[in-house]
Amino acid sequence: MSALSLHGATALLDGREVLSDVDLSILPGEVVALTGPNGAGKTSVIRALTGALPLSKGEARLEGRALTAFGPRDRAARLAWLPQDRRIAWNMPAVEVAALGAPFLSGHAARDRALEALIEIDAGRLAARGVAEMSGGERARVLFARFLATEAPILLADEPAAGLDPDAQLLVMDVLRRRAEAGAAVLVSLHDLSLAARHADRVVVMDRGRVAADGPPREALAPEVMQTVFGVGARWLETPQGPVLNSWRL
Ligand SMILES: Nc1ncnc2c1ncn2[C@@H]1O[C@H](COP(=O)(O)OP(=O)(O)OP(=O)(O)O)[C@@H](O)[C@H]1O
Repeated sequence: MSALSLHGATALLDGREVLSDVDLSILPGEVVALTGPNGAGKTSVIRALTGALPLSKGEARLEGRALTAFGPRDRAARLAWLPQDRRIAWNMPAVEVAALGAPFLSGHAARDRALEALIEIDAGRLAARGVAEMSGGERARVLFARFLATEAPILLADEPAAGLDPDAQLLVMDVLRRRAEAGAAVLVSLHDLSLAARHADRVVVMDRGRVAADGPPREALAPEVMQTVFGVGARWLETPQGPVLNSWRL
């Protein structure tokens, strides 16, 4: 059964349809990459899946039941959401920020879990540093650690690799894969299509609020889709580490 899904989801923002009849599901144990051009609706899909974006038609379902039937605490225990926005309002030490991901634990246990999550994303050395005094990429790692500290069975990450160095981008994908292997359902929005093709089991391509493709990476990101949806010429090159996208402007 799907961990989380959208069924005919349609949503309006400022009177404009930003999602149109979207069907999408994430199964426990799989990593699904969500991609598409700027403004295509990736963040809107993620917000609809959390319940933050109300639907005008269709339904979001959590473990097969209407998402709206779950209270905020039950949703929070099942779903973790890493938003695209990386602002942090207070200058707290990184470990305290990451511990906010585990609000149901006691302070001590939450900090232990936060430290583990910081170490998992190779940011243990930042634990005592104030988040306002960090680089953008360092702060992104702290927020990713907060997201991991939830240990939620459903993980929704909105562009977790943006602004990270190449090693950290690969590490983020490895960590998400480990969580999926442990049974989590993972949805991750990505602009780096080589990263998506190599690390996702399935890719969902959004285009102007609709699902343009949904399938194994090489099918969903076939050259015809790249041309129609992204407006670029594309060819996949095979390497020992997996496919790499070669793209050009048309
Ligand atoms: N608060 C808002 N009010 C009105 N329209 C919005 C709002 N937020 C987003 N939109 C519009 O909704 C559409 C989908 O935006 P969304 O953020 O879901 O796209 P995205 O695929 O995540 O884009 P990006 O790759 O640029 O992050 C866009 O046309 C955008 O202009």
